[in-house]
Amino acid sequence: MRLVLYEPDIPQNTGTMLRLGAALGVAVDLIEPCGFLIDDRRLRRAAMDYADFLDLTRWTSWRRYSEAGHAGRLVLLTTRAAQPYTEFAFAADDRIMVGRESAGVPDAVHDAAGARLVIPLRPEARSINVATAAAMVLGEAIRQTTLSMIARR
Ligand SMILES: C[S@@+](CC[C@H](N)C(=O)[O-])C[C@H]1O[C@@H](n2cnc3c(N)ncnc32)[C@H](O)[C@@H]1O
Repeated sequence: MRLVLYEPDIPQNTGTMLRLGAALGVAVDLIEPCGFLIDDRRLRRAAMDYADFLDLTRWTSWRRYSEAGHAGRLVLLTTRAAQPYTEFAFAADDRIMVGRESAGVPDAVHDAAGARLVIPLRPEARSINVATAAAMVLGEAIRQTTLSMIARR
């Protein structure tokens, strides 16, 4: 399982997701440019006490990321999806991507995803915080894949 951050805009959200990945043992791919200036030291500090556990890969662009070989499906979290994340069968090597706080992801990235999932919200709500979305879906993905590992034993 990996968490993929697409061009994040807000450093606090990025820090929260780096800490989440570090603490859960989920590797993080950061696709730049970010909407803020950041260096490796600051990124690691954002993961707080868990920086030593942070498995972070930085990519200079979506093109670089998409041209590199990756195992597993790219699973995009987007408000434009029809399939609820709770009805999706996750695999241990899925790459779960979240979009920019300001604009989600462009159509090319949307189309490149192997699956697109929505967190159902009440009709009046447009979206939730990106780090909250990441935590909800990673929680479900880890629950499912941990259960399937136990079932295979
Ligand atoms: C604040 S939202 C982006 C809102 C943006 N205006 C849009 O239309 O995509 C930031 C990211 O959080 C995730 N997200 C937020 N709410 C979501 C939901 N209800 N379902 C799936 N993903 C969601 C998505 O990855 C999204 O790109």
